[in-house]
Amino acid sequence: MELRNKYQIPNNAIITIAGTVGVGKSTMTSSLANALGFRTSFEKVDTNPYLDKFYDDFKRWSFHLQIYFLAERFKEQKRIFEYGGGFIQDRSIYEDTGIFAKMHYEKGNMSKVDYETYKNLFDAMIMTPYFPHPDLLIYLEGSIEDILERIQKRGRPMEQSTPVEYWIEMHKRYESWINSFNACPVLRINIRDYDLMKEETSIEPIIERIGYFLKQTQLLKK
Ligand SMILES: Nc1ncnc2c1ncn2[C@@H]1O[C@H](COP(=O)(O)OP(=O)(O)O)[C@@H](O)[C@H]1O
Ligand SMILES: Nc1ncnc2c1ncn2[C@H]1C[C@H](O)[C@@H](COP(=O)(O)O)O1
Repeated sequence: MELRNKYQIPNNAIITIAGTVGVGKSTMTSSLANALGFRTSFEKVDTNPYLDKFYDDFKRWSFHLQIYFLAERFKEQKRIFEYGGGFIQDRSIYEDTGIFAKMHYEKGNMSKVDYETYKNLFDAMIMTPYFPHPDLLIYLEGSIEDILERIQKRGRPMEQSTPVEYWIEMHKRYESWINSFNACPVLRINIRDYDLMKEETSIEPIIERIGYFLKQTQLLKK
């Protein structure tokens, strides 16, 4: 709260944290929300009824999983909207469509008709009032070596048994996706530049950058 005032972060801001699996989104979401006195919107992994099955058989479960994630994100968007902002969101909806659904369609794990159905549903959802663009998307980036190490250390069994090529492909797709992303302002942060696990105080310089960045984007809007 104190840091929010110090760096003049609006109390209704919506900040979303993006980046590939294992890069540190959840850790960043918790630290930022804690430091700013914001609410969190997390992806629920443990209660996802499709995720294990999906990692076992992409072809069989890709469509089901995407629909499930879309429904979950929609509920979260609605919650964020009803509270009037003041949220840190762990992963953006843009990544579901721009990274995961696209990748699985292009890899042949989702049929064309399923992919079209998914996209139609997504387009219909974002036309509702519940989808204001975030004020800021923080993109966490790091080397594939560091990310693979984090995935391994975290040790979710379904991710351990997934071939390393999957994570390498996703990492590449993230890099090109963020380079053309323009739905909202983007602040890129390299994971080598902070360490929230060892040094809780490393959140302050990040909040300072967010404050500065939000001010610049507000000025540009005027
Ligand atoms: N700064 C850091 N240094 C080392 N490990 C980290 C750091 N931040 C997160 N981790 C670890 O990396 C793993 C992935 O982080 P997580 O926040 O769950 O990523 P994501 O939500 O992007 O999948 C976790 O085991 C977490 O404890
Ligand atoms: N839209 C998605 N499609 C497939 N898999 C997804 C999607 N969103 C998240 N996931 C997976 C990736 C990870 O195994 C877990 C949680 O993601 P994380 O980046 O660790 O928060 O869900």
